Amino acid sequence: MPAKVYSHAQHDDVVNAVGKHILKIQDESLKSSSTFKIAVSGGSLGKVLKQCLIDNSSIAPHIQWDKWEVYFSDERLVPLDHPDSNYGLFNEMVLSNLPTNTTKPKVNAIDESLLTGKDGQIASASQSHDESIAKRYEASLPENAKFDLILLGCGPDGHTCSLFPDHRLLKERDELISAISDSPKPPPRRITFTFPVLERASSIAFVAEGAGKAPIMEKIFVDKSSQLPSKLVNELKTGVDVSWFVDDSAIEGVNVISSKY
Ligand SMILES: O=C1O[C@H](COP(=O)(O)O)[C@@H](O)[C@H](O)[C@H]1O
Repeated sequence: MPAKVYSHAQHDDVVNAVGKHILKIQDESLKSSSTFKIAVSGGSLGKVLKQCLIDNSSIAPHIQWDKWEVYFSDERLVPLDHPDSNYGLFNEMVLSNLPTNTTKPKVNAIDESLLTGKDGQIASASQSHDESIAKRYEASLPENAKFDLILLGCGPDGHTCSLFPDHRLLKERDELISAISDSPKPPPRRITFTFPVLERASSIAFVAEGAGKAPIMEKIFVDKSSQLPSKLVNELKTGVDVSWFVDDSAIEGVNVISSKY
């Protein structure tokens, strides 16, 4: 199933399209399950989530927060209130802005008690310690590690989750969550979904905006030889529905077929 690309000129229209897509998958998922299992990423996605899930008056009232189970596609190994934390970003952008009478979603963050420091990276931690944090997170995943929707970003180097170009974790098959201590993008120590989790998802949606993303979009959608992590997601053979939500500038000059959502 080839990845679909939805492009809009304006940021607000991208946000609206992302919101409609989340809502559609939420409603479909809740027909056959009592919970909606979603994983979110960090980076630029945080602001988009606030704009579509909190600020957008045609989407927000239809989000069934009490039925959401939220996970993180990757997490930086910092305290949850640290500016680098992906949980912290989601909390700041979404959770802290939920109306007071809303039943909060179940949010699965890393076990903060396993972090030893309170300010930034933890100097004394080792690879085996980080692996135990990854294992603990793996144990919290939904049954069969199956998500209804995984929302991803795509870095300017083509990374997604904390799966970086040419990194050994691209070939990880045994672990569902892996620890990485040499992330080329700071902070270096993180945990991340691996491809076996991405392969099991019902649907995956990327959000990528801005002219700065155009060179990497060319490599992902046009360069047949590229093995970039985000391209590998597009090529999953397990029937995952993969969509990209982009603005026109992110695909300007890129030979890719897009439509409006
Ligand atoms: O480090 C990370 O970067 C990616 C991409 O971020 P973006 O700001 O370029 O959208 C993000 O998806 C990931 O969760 C984060 O840890």
